Amino acid sequence: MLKIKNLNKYYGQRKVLQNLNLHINAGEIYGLLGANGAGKTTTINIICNLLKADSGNITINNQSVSEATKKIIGIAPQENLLYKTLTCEENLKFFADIYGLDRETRQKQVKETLAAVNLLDRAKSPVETLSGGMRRRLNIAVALVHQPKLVILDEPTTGLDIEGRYEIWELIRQLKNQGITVLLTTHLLDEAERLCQRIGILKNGRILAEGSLAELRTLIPAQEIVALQTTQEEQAIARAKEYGFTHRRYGNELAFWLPEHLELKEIIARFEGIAIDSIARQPVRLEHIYLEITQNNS
Ligand SMILES: Nc1ncnc2c1ncn2[C@@H]1O[C@H](COP(=O)(O)OP(=O)(O)OP(=O)(O)O)[C@@H](O)[C@H]1O
Repeated sequence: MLKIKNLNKYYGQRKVLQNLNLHINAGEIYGLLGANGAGKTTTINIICNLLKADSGNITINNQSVSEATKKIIGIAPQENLLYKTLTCEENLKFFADIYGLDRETRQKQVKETLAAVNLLDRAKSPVETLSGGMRRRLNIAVALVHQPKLVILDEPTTGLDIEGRYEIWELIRQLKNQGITVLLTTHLLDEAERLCQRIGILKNGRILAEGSLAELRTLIPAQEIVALQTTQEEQAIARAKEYGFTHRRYGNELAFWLPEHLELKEIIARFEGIAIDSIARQPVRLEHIYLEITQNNS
């Protein structure tokens, strides 16, 4: 659906995209992960033909990026793109006009899109009377009103409470069920883990790793991770080394990578003689993979 090859972009002397490569399959939710300043918005703006790359190639459904491909893309930017004094319906009509929808299609699409984002009962409400979560859903509706094949959601849940996030996640899943391809940027690793079929990890304008969660998991040689709380950390680390367990700190939590599955009592036996306050096993999560990849590649 979307293929990016060797994309480079400079702002002045500064190279912000460096031979960036990624591909998104039709019908999948692809998560583009990266810290602030990694180059996510720059990449999106180039995909949407709002910004020119210095070199490289992008195709969308085998067509080079152009004014024509703009029509098959819908974008919901980080900052809501809404007119606060206009109603939900008026906002959508305005954007439907920009996309050149005829009157009949416009009427149908405005109604159906409001229903899709669960705002039909607020059609006549001005945006300024909506909650943050509703505004965010309306912002996504703007991206959907012209029935795009690829929807780009730039940090769609940032700043929302947990219920607002759940509503947006449900909406994103519905888009996938309708066969729409979704490019999602996020800082939230649990969001990517729950929603995305494939993930790209971006740092300093380069994709460091790309694949499904199962594929990315193979980048860490661990079957599971054990977090340990102990007052005898040095002894625990030395003991773990004897058993071939790599140690890491996640925040201030001490953790060990287990190269093979072990029963809890077997793990506890490995640390015999060391005072353990608590021990918790967890699967290898995207958070662990992300930290490993981004911290080892500067
Ligand atoms: N118009 C511009 N002129 C100069 N530098 C820019 C411009 N826009 C972005 N940059 C720089 O390019 C780099 C990539 O920015 P970009 O906005 O693409 O990152 P991002 O991953 O989207 O970050 P965030 O998550 O904070 O939105 C950053 O270092 C940023 O400061």
